[in-house]
Amino acid sequence: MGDVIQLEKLSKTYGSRRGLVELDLTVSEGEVFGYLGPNGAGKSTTIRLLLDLIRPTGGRALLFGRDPREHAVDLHRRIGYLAGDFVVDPRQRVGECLTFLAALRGGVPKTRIAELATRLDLDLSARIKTLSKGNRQKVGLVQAFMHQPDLLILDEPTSGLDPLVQQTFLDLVREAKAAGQTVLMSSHIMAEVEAVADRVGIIREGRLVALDTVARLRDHAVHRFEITFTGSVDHAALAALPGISDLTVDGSTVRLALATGPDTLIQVLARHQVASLRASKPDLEELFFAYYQPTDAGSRENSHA
Ligand SMILES: Nc1ncnc2c1ncn2[C@@H]1O[C@H](COP(=O)(O)OP(=O)(O)OP(=O)(O)O)[C@@H](O)[C@H]1O
Repeated sequence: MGDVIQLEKLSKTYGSRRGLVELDLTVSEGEVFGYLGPNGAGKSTTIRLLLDLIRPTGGRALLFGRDPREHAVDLHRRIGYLAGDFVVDPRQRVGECLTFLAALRGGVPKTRIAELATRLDLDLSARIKTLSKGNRQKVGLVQAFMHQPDLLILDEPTSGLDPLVQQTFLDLVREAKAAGQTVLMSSHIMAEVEAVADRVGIIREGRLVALDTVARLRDHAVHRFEITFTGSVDHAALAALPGISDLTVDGSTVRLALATGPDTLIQVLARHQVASLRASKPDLEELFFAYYQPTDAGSRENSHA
């Protein structure tokens, strides 16, 4: 399968401010890619560069192997885009607005718009200016998904949505993937990215600091265990486990965290009498918080800003 998105040393500075620093990234056809990072990391900058809404100061971005500037009209037809700050004419009714946008995308069956609106619980007859933030976001989602584009670029798509609608959104992404569409979505929420993404990239201070499949990231995430022993415990053997942290002993119960997966722990436990063992789901949030910590360079940069 080909690459739908190719970023090569893509860079953007805003005056003296860092936006994006030499980003190399590819997203393949049919892939759901989760793009995570703290506020100001460079997620929206990447997306705007991809859509040629802003111009790079270095490197290049290709969509479907083509330059987004030269082929803007053709490419935009193949893309569904939800901006982080999605804005439309507030005087229009939702249905009118979506019909207008559908015409710009070469026409969309009315039933498709109605189906998406029903699933997202969006009133097509309401005036946009009367909508809450969450309901406006639903308009943004419908216009991005309605023409079943080859590529969906979604900048914080669940911002303002209640948990039920967030689930509907995740279903839409799964359906898009099943139909062979490619999705790039930025988010602050690990759980939603984990639920649908094949791969995750984490950006911090304009640089990609992690890029892997969700499955492999999970292998490297912290695993927490609670073990209750019936006999004596070799505490030294537990304390010597590679990647161990947060070891606590409470009578015959030991709690610990491992950054390496359970294998070495199981080998030690095999030499003990174990009454019970509880393992919690690997916590990706914890892993991500570690990536989110600003570096010294970042702190310096921020203090200059
Ligand atoms: N128009 C602009 N002028 C100056 N600096 C900008 C501009 N747009 C973005 N920046 C800076 O570029 C950096 C990256 O911003 P960007 O909006 O891409 O981050 P983000 O990851 O999308 O953040 P958020 O999660 O808060 O939306 C930030 O330091 C930001 O202040």
